[in-house]
Amino acid sequence: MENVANSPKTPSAIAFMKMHGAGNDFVIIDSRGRDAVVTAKLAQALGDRHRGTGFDQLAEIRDSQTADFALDFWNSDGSRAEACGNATRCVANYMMHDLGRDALTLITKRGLLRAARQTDGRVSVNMGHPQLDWSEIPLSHATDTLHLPLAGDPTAVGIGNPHCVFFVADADSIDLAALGPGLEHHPLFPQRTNVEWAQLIAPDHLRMRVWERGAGITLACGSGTCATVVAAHLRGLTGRAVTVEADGGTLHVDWRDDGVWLTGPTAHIFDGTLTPAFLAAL
Ligand SMILES: N[C@H](CCC[C@H](N)C(=O)O)C(=O)O
Repeated sequence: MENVANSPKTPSAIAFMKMHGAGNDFVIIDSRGRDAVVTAKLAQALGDRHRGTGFDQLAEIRDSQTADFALDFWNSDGSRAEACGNATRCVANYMMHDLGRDALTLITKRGLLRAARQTDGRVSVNMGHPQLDWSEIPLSHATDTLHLPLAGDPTAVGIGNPHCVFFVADADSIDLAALGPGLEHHPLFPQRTNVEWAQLIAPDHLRMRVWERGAGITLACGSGTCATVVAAHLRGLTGRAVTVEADGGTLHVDWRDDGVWLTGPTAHIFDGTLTPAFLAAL
């Protein structure tokens, strides 16, 4: 694996930003105008909440030929993620300020995404069309994704990344730490999965809690919120526009003809610099 500290092109100190969206927290590294600096090793070391900065996801901003910018995501265990709705919203807000715009496009592994700032300051991103076929999510074999062959009758939905959504009577009583790891690593999900537990409050209102692949318990998950509303609508529980109460805040999803729009708050908390000593120890 590439060693960041030994790469001649890598800066000896790396600037970063700390942001969160509904308590889903991120470290952002802006690598526009230079080579990428993030490796799995850096993500893992920095993701340590005691010896690094801690984060749910690390995102690296890259130059793009086809969109305003590109975005790559890592989980705190060092694994890559194809999509991250809340980090996308946070970075989009930063980039809209940077570029003096109120709408832009970006490229992720998910594809070309559009983001926009609302008049109330919340930031929206179109996360694209959901993946509902077992091979796209992906699952290990052909099966009905609306009713997975698992206890609790969950639904699988892809938002670029895999999600397994349970509908429960009381989301607050779910022991995330006890149930999350077994489901994340269940053989039905060859690329592991994010797991959501949703409770119906009204046809336009859900309570949702999450166990994220590669990050564990988080206070919110944007792609998970999108997957939950898609699953809830397909199962006849809600409409297509739903407010979702996560542990860390409120998000809104609107599944429109042009894709699943995710809207919510963003916050830029502080900026810092990774020291040469931290980078050399990787
Ligand atoms: N927090 C993110 C999801 C990260 C996804 C990641 N845990 C994975 O798919 O491995 C979000 O707002 O969508």
